[in-house]
Amino acid sequence: MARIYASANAQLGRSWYDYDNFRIEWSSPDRYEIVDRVGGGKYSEVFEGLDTANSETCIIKVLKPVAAKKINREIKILRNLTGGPNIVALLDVVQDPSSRYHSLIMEYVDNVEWKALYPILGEVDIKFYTFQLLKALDFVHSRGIMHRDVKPGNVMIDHRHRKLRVIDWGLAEFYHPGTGYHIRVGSRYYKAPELLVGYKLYDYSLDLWSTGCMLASMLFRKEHFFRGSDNNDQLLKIMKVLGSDNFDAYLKVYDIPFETDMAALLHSYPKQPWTRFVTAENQPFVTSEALDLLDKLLRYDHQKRLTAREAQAHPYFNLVRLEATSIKGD
Ligand SMILES: CN1CCn2c1nc1c(Br)c(Br)c(Br)c(Br)c12
Ligand code: NA
Repeated sequence: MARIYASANAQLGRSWYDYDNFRIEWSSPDRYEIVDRVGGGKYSEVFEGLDTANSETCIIKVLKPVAAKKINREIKILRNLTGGPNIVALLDVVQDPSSRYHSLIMEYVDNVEWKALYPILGEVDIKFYTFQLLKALDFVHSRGIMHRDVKPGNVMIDHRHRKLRVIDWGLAEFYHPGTGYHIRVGSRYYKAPELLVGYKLYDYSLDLWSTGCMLASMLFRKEHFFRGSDNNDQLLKIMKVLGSDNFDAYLKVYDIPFETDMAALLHSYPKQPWTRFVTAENQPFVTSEALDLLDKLLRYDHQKRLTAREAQAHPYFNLVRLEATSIKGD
């Protein structure tokens, strides 16, 4: 059971979380022009577009037919969240009458690719962007929704305007206490331990593990902090840092049966001190407060991880919390 916001959906009511009986009015795609392909994946092709009605740049996310069932959920969630802090805005939903393709028209972000961004972030940048991500996650969790795929590729950052937007709500779900969820979610390097051991009764705290992985990446200047070659190796990479004793304790608390044919996972590993990852290069901004926050996010036990609200109150953010609250709006 989530420590916070467990009853959010019960309080918000069925019209908030029921995405099955939900009729969508599709607009015509005519006012939008595709400019350039910017990416894509299993469920969609993503384009930079032009809204000819206002000459604004936008993002056109063309959903593949395979995503048909999930369209309702993504649109419902985006509509519930649009307007929230640092949440990408859903501007329109269109369907092409001939091709039958559905597309989401989203707010454009002049995103700087993670590969180029993470090595140039200074101490204040890391604090600022992590704080903005936590602000978005606390908002989303308070509305009964878990993102389930937090990773650099889903956190758009326009560094020039210091603008952060969380995108891609295609894997997001409504949290209901006692519900078992799919564990094949997220992206490997950012998958929380509960997913890797097959524990289905997870909650919002899934997103805080992923946030911890992003913070570690920025602090230690490593593109992906836990970089496993498959799900087993992913767990091994985590175990070699957090240690085996805490892993065994975690399995016990939740009575998680864990079998593996990977011998290395049965070895015993000591917990590494976070200072082990400090180098001459990252040393200027890896402060003891940063490591304290990181230690409180990267916990096996999801109930022991800080919530997004608690993390925002950590002293590590003292410098940016005041600024963030004083500048109203975005
Ligand atoms: C793969 N790429 C690169 C930039 N970019 C990509 N997908 C995006 C999505 Br979905 C949205 Br919504 C926004 Br906004 C941006 Br920007 C996006
Ligand atoms: Na999106």
